Amino acid sequence: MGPVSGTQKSVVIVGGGPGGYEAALPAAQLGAKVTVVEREGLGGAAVLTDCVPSKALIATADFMDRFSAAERIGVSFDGAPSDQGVRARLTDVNARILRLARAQSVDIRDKLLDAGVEVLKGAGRLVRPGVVEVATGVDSVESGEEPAPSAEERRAGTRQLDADVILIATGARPRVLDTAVPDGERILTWQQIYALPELPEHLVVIGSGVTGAELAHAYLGLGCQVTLVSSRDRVLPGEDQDAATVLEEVFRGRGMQVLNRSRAQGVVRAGDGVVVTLEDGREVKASHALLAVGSIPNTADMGLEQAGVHLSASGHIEVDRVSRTSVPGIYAAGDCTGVLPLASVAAMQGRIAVAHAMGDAVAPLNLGRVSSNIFTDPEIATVGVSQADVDSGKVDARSVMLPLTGNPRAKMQNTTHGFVKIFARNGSDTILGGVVVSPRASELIFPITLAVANRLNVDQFASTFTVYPSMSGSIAEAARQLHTTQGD
Ligand SMILES: Cc1cc2nc3c(=O)[nH]c(=O)nc-3n(C[C@H](O)[C@H](O)[C@H](O)COP(=O)(O)OP(=O)(O)OC[C@H]3O[C@@H](n4cnc5c(N)ncnc54)[C@H](O)[C@@H]3O)c2cc1C
Ligand SMILES: NC(=O)c1ccc[n+]([C@@H]2O[C@H](COP(=O)([O-])OP(=O)(O)OC[C@H]3O[C@@H](n4cnc5c(N)ncnc54)[C@H](O)[C@@H]3O)[C@@H](O)[C@H]2O)c1
Repeated sequence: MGPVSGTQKSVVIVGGGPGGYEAALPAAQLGAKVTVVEREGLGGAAVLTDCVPSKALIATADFMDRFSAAERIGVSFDGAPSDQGVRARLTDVNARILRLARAQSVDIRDKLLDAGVEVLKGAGRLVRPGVVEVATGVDSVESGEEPAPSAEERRAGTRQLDADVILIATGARPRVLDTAVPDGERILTWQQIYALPELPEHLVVIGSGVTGAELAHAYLGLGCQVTLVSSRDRVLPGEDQDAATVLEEVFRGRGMQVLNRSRAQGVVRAGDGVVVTLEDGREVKASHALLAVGSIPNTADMGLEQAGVHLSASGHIEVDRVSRTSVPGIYAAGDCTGVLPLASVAAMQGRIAVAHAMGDAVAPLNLGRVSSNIFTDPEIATVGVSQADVDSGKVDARSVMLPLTGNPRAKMQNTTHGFVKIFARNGSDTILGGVVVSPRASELIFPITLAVANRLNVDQFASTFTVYPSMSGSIAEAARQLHTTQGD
């Protein structure tokens, strides 16, 4: 990269996850001198420990599920594998997952380097607005350093970077309980599970949010006995309750023990296993426990408050819809903001920050168009307004929910659980959101997302051809049922 010209802006991004690396590319494209400071590896927790590895683990579990489903559609195996039982070799499974995550991290690094972005390994903190200090250690710079670190900086193992624009995208880390300290062997966070040498015999998953539900599903599919400790009436408390009910029914049907209205008070090691104590005094004995009780933003000891950046009571960085913090020139994106902890939202916030800072055209973040998916079986995909928004009167809309049991393709594929739900605004009939509970719901949600983003009404949606037989036929059918005749 050439020297910074009088008009070339310098952008320093702290954190190389989706909130950071996805912002670096457009910043470079818009002509900025860009440095990404990352202490672990590019791709962030999303690629190295959270999103990517968990989805790869689930893909393995889903693959195994298909063997057990084979009997039900008239398929049996001569000899292996059913005679011997289908079995996951966890060390191989984990090795593949870690390889895959590392390769993706390297791809991202190469893409950034190709775009002329400087990648600096180290931990960044704000010295003051406009200056970031990086604790680098040795051999930290992966691409041409300009200017080269001073002799003093080399000695101190730090570098100071001047920046016209700073983007903080430092993500979050697993919350742990003082009474359940992870040891990486039997009491685990979701970031430690890929080092397990063998499949837990009995895994207690504590917390039934999205992380807990997905990993409970994964280990059940891999062949473990699983107990899910859920603090609320139902699993997935923050999600569509019809969808959560379906998932809990499926979990129980497959042999998972779901303990509702149960909070874990603590976990201790006991011999070759663990004992999980619930707040009401019950005890669950198991071989392993996995904590999935939420996240903590990585915002402490970074000089943020001293620089005037406002944090919320939970430690998240407060941002507006164009990712501005309370200090001009300092932006924030992703899980450290707590806006909506999804990789897709982190990336969008980062891109918006850069567009705003560089004076490019920018559309503020619109959470009403975010689609997301829970990678269980069935998957649960949602977009736009929720049933809770409608029930509370926040949004004047109506909905239709169609079970998939009537769908011909679903019958052929032996899909026994699931539904499609669509929300339409009363009066205009505009599609405002939807829920799909089915295999591959993550793919099926896209037409509804397109409708929400482009404000299509139910008639435009319903009159669009779908393939026969197809799952998407049910989505169009739900829209047809939302049709209103004049005078309705
Ligand atoms: C188990 C699990 C599964 C998930 N699955 C999905 C999914 O399927 N789809 C989805 O959209 N979302 C998923 N998410 C959420 C998604 O992972 C996060 O929303 C996403 O990682 C946020 O990206 P980020 O860039 O804000 O932070 P991160 O990905 O956490 O990256 C932040 C980076 O900043 C670095 N960093 C922190 N402090 C410093 C510092 N001082 N200096 C330098 N570097 C620093 C960290 O090392 C890290 O690499 C999942 C989350 C979990 C926990
Ligand atoms: N597929 C995906 O896109 C995906 C996957 C995982 C996470 N995420 C993102 O991360 C966000 C956070 O999800 P999460 O599940 O990690 O955290 P969460 O905060 O949503 O869920 C944690 C759950 O643990 C419960 N809990 C807390 N303490 C407990 C205790 N002592 N005993 C029993 N239960 C306890 C909480 O009540 C809560 O329901 C999601 O909303 C989503 O945005 C996305």
